[in-house]
Formats: sequence, structure tokens, C-alpha cells
Amino acid sequence: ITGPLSPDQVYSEGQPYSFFLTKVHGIESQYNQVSVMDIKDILSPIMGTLQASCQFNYMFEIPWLIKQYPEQFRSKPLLLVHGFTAGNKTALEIEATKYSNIKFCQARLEMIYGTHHTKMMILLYEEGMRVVIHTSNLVEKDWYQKTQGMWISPLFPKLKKEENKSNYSRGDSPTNFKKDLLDYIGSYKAYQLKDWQQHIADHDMSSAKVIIIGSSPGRHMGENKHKFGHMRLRKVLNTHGPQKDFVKSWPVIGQYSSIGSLGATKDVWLATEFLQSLATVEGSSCVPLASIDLKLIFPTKDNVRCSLEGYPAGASIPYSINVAKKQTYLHSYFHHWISKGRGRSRAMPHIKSYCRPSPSSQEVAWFLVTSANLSKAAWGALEKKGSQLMIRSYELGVLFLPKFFGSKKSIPVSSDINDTDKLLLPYDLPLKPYQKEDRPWIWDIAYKELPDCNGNMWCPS
Ligand SMILES: O=C(O)c1cnc2c(S(=O)(=O)O)cccc2c1O
Repeated sequence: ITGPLSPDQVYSEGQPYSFFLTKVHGIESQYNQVSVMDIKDILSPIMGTLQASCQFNYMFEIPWLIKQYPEQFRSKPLLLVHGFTAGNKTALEIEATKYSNIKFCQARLEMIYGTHHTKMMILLYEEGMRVVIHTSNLVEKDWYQKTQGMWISPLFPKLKKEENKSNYSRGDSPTNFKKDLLDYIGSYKAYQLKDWQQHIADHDMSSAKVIIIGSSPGRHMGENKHKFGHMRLRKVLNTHGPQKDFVKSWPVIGQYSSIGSLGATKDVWLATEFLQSLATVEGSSCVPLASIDLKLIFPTKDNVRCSLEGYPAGASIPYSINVAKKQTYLHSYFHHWISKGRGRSRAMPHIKSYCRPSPSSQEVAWFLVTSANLSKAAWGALEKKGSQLMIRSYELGVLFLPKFFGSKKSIPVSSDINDTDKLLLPYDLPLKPYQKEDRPWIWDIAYKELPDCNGNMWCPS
């Protein structure tokens, strides 16, 4: 029985994928050791001597957040990047009044219904810089009993002093991580991010093995059409994706914690435009879609009822009845949330992940962890005969491709925590399809037949 490892030991054991889940309170300790990091581990002095940090996110509880930093780092400059306006923005600024080290950057959201979903920590240390791209809000309940994911970068050393540091391409990785991260942050066009763009430019990110997949609000056309959203994924898979014949019978899995309005039939967006991107193979993005099996993981109402949090877990799974009733065709795609291997079947998913697994479930052609739910707002929808991609929200994720982890074909996966040399998935494979009587969790209807694990019913007002 291994005692609790220190954060840097957990970090090194999690290499080379560096994909971690958050700690879940109330499950056996063995499921919180391998490939698991708590927010206090990420911010631990063992991971670096903090000088300043920047937190991109959607929800913030500022007093709680400050307490997650080690005491000696709590007064370091902290920039919060959010998408709030009006009253919510004022409330956030009031909550931060007593913290003179906190500054704000309000991400512009010009597209109605857009949100700032992106969750990223940029940690500037004396020793260098680290980037964490993840799925958790900076509120206590997001780090307590949910299944959340994160990619933690290596420690990026500062670039040696040189006059031509201004050109961003110095210190980039084979996956163009640095350039793509700067392009993403550049899309905010916010002066408050200027210093952080310079900090990124000043660091050597050549050790980054993942590919940035971001979304930025707007109507993207011309050569920008493939810069963000599902068209970005399509472009990346066209360039670096699996060989057509190798993945012929391999399904595509989408796993997320909310669903947008996807259209009256599967052919409006889900099984056409969106699946076309996820099913893209090297050299050709036109694959006969009828041959591709799309599987969607979304918690059932019983998954939520029996979860550690009980029905209140559903407050973070905002699938509304008005949207659900228009797209019952999704039922045939749905699969249960089951995560026995990670001890997280009762820790409801707030992580979002997508992958292309082999029929045997032993390997994947790629794996993506992201803030992006199953929605057009997050992934984008093609307009004007496919000449432009309209995205409403900011999203950010990282894609794991075999070729950047020393393999030609695939990445070995498992959900058994003893397989420490494989990429550990957040859920069990093979998946379990919904049966006739199964229903997806819907957050704005009442559940009064069966009590949850705390003996409560769910009566949303
Ligand atoms: O993590 C996020 O980015 C995110 C965004 N939105 C949420 C909503 S709602 O804004 O869609 O009503 C309701 C409950 C949880 C949410 C959440 O966790």
C-alpha cells in the first residue's frame, strides 16, 4: 500500500500523458492516488515557486480560491479572466475588493448566448512557467465529489536572453503548442492579457506534447475557418489524424455534462457536420459517416440520484427539458456514466472528453479533454453554405495524438489504475447503452418518486 505521494511524485508518475482527474472526497483512497491531483497539489510550492498567476474560468468563489494557494503565495498578483457583465461582473469585483492583488479581464462576448467556459491556469514561477488546462470551476463544489479532468504542462524554463524574443515561434514544440496558445489568448484582444502573452513568449515550451483545441466567439471564415471549434479539430485530424483503414470500424465517443439545442434531427448538425470533424482521418475529411458509430456518454437521472452528491449533482448538469424534448433522437446515442475503474461511478462528470477507441477498447486513435460540451455554441456551426463557422463561446482543450507520444498508430488506454503506463480514461470501456426505461438527467423537472442518497427529492422551482 503506497502512502500519499507528494504532488511532484504524482505528476511524474502521470507522465508522459500528464492527464489527471481531480480528487474525489468520500471514495476509497486508492482511487485518489494514481493520476489524481487536487487544486492544492497543483498550486503546491513543490510544483514551483509562484510569482504570479492567471486564472481563466467561468465561476469563481474568490475567498475559497485564495485559500487554495499556499499561504506564502496568497498575495501574489492574480488575474481573473471571466465572461461576466453587469451585475455578475460587479458582484465578482466586490467579492475581490479586499484582495488588492486581484485584477480582472472581462472577455468580450459579442455573440448572444456565448459564455466564457475556458478553464486554464497560467502559473509564473521563479523557476519558469506552467500551464494547466482543465474542466473545473473555481468553486469548492467543482473540486469535491465530481469527475473533472486536467492536463498539467511540464515546467517550461525561461528562454535565454536574446534580442529576437519578440518573434513568438522561438521555444515552440512539434505540436505548435506555444503559437496556438498565443493565438487563442490573442483572440481575446484584451490589453489586460498583454503581460501574460509576453510571459508565454519568454518561455521555452518545446516539451509540450499536446495540441491546443480552442473556441473563440465569432464568425470565422477564409483561413480562419479552421482556427477554432470543430473545424480546428477537423484540420488537425486531417493533418495528424489516424489512417483511414486503421480506424475503419472504430467508433467516436463524446462525453460531456451539458447538451445544447442540436436541431430537430441528427442530420442537422450532430451526425453530419460535427461527426464529420470527429471522424476525420489523415488526408481526407470526407468519410462515409453512415459507417461511423457515434456514442454519447451522458448521466441518467438514476446516475445523478445515486451519486455521492445526490440530486444536487444535477445543478451542474444543466440539460433543460425545453431543449431535451426537441431532440429525443439522442436517446439512441446515449450511454451511462460508469467509472468503476477510477472509483468514480458516483462522482458525476463535469469533465468533457472525446476520443476514438478501438473496438477492443485497448487503444485510442486520439483523446481530447476540453471545456466544450455537446453544443453548437461551443463547437461552432457552419453557415453560408459552409463558408464560415459561427462560435458563441470561449472553450479550451488539449488533444493527445499518438505521433507526439512516440507511437505511429495509437495510444494504449485503460481505466484500471494499475495500468500506469497507459493513458487512464475517466470512464469504463466498453460503454453501457441506455435501455428503454433509462432517461437522461434533466435539471429543470421534478423527481419525486425516488429519494437520492441523502433521502431528498428534486423539486426545481
Ligand atoms: O463549467 C461551466 O462552464 C458551466 C457553465 N454553465 C453552467 C450552467 S448554465 O450557465 O448553463 O446555466 C449551469 C450549471 C453549471 C454550469 C457550468 O458548470
